[in-house]
Amino acid sequence: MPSTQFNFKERYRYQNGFASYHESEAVEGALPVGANSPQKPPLGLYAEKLSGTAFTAPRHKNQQSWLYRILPSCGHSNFEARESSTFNTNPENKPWEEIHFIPNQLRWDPFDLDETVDWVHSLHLVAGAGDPTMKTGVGYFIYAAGKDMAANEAFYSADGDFLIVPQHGVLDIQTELGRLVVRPNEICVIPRGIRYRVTLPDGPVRGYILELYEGHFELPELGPIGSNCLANARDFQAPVADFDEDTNNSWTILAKFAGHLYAAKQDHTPFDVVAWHGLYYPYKYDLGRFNTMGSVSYDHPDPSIYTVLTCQSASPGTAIADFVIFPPRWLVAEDTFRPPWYHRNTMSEFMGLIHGQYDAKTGGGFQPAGASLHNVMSGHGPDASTHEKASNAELAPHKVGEGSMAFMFESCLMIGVTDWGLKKCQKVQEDYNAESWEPLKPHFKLKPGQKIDNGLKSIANGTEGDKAQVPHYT
Ligand SMILES: O=C(O)Cc1cc(O)ccc1O
Ligand SMILES: [Fe+2]
Repeated sequence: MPSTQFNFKERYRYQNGFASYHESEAVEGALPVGANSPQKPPLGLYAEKLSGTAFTAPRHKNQQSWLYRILPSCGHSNFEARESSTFNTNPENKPWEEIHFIPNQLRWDPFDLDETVDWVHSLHLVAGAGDPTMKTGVGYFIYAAGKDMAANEAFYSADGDFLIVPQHGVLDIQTELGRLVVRPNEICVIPRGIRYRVTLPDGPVRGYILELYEGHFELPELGPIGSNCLANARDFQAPVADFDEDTNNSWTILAKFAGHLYAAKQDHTPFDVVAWHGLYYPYKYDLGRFNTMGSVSYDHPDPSIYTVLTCQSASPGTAIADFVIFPPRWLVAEDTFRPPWYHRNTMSEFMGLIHGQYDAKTGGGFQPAGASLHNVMSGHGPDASTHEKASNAELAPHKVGEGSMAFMFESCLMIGVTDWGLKKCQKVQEDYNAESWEPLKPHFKLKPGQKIDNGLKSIANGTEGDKAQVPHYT
């Protein structure tokens, strides 16, 4: 069921479809017909191409849009460094060198709201991998803001695509290609380079961001599931063209470039795109529309069945980043330990909670607005109390996650934690491991008369089988 609990009146129109070729004009006739850059575009507009992939990227990967605007985006002063302690993508020199790679399981208490800063200055890099200058890897951010961006300010990231996961409050996002309202239980993606301004119509906001330094998100393959289910393409919404005609006021363009903040001035609004067409645009999606699959017989399936969006690496089936959700769902599996199994994963798992309670962690320490990180090959699974309950539960059909939404950023990359994430935020739970798994008791018990038959013992006893393995070259 689509989310209804956030009763904010939606003001904007959208066009539906994932990876669809969209076109939109705020004034009829603003799009040229049958050409992209005629000698004189309609209505005296400038044509500007926005490339989200290399010109020569294969057709099925290629993402570009044509913008028809009052002035092109290049007319501005030089960019100058504009960093401060409130812009934290870990700005000391190279952010990606300040990252600590550690095997500990980590969990964070809820991150604080901060009413003193706007969107741009609310960005805190918690963890990540790779390097935006090499267009490799990911950055995981927490945002917490209480102020609108200044009236004549716009922001863009040259480093990657932002997948924004609101946990609290409403984001009103004016982008070059149109407007989006995004509420908790919805997500949006703002691709690299697109300029936008965030205002907060409903007070303070907080949430999570995955910045993808390489590639773009796509819908996961459905394999034997068939042609529908999980996130359906028609439920993704792109904005319609929406422009201002302001060529007199001073504007500041803020750029996140290699993890640093820069500012340039211009005397015209960046939100002057009267019409656009293409495949490169921001979009939103309501997580309440996810069509969840699950086991209707026995055993707990891999969480890949809950993937909303993925960005694949060159290795088949292996993601730079998967965005996975744990929506309310029925568990009906028979003779099954129903929560996630204990496991170690070659993929890293960063989790957050939008609201409610995550069914694998009922012990209380994983809270909305908090987070956890189970890195490459770091063991994890249900906490002791969840194990106890699930091993003894009556296996009637049972709905989990009612009113709840947990999510996971899963990556093939080893994830490092920033100084801010490890220390300065002061949210790391020192006793996460001790509280969750150390209370687990061994239940191992032989049945009466059962013998232990370890492999090494039989070799020592020199059994027939053992003799047969003596090499023949002696
Ligand atoms: O660790 C976690 O809580 C995430 C997770 C959920 C699941 O259902 C199976 C595997 C997995 O990693
Ligand atoms: Fe896991």
